[in-house]
Amino acid sequence: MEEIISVKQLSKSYGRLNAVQGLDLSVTQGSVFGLLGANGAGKSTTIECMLGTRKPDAGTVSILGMDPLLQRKQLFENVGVQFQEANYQDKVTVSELCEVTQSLYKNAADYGELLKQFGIFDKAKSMVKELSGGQRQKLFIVLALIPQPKVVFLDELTTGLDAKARREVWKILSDLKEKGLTIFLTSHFMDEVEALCDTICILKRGKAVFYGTVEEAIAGSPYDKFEDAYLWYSDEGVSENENI
Ligand SMILES: Nc1ncnc2c1ncn2[C@@H]1O[C@H](COP(=O)(O)OP(=O)(O)OP(=O)(O)O)[C@@H](O)[C@H]1O
Repeated sequence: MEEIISVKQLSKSYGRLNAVQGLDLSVTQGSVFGLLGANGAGKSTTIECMLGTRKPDAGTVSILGMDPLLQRKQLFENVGVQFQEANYQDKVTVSELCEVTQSLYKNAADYGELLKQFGIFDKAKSMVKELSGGQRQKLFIVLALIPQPKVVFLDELTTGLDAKARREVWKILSDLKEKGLTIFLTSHFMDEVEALCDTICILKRGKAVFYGTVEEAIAGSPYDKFEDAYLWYSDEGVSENENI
């Protein structure tokens, strides 16, 4: 399988804090890669360095054979990013935001179809600020898919979505993966990771403490449930709340 994302020996510090240390990642075409870790483990810093919005102190990143710091414009024709909410003005309607996004890309998708697929077509004329948290989250995934990207970065994929919506989003992403889309995601939900990810990397204080499949993560831990194994690797502690 073709390697779509390659990260080698990536490091980034903020003053004395080593947010990411010597990280290696490799993501193949048509796979789903999950970057996991507790709050503050270094996931966002890693993604920012990968996308070229933050300059790493050391290491190299290649996405679709391009350097995000040097070939940003070309790269972003083929990369979708689910930005965090704060990046959007909320005094625009859903369709205006989609149209602006569409106008930035040569091969943009029909956003109406995407809104329908994600069940928010009836909100096209609503202000972004009037959407519920879950509807907004769906909109941000739609915006990431408008470029018809080869790779998509989804940060905290289904945070705020209800149980049914999460399943719907998983199904859409699984279908897109079957069509060859490469997906790089972060998530704090281990059921989601189990349902979607082919490969995972668990970060702890900026370092990879596990790299492999969900099955391998379970097998290498003292537990038989993935969430327990994840907590063991990330050292959040299964502790006395084990039976909850
Ligand atoms: N701009 C910054 N200046 C200083 N420290 C920062 C900055 N951004 C992040 N950090 C610190 O770097 C560490 C890694 O943060 P990062 O946001 O990458 O973690 P994360 O895994 O994405 O966390 P979360 O799950 O909470 O989003 C944290 O200790 C954080 O406080």
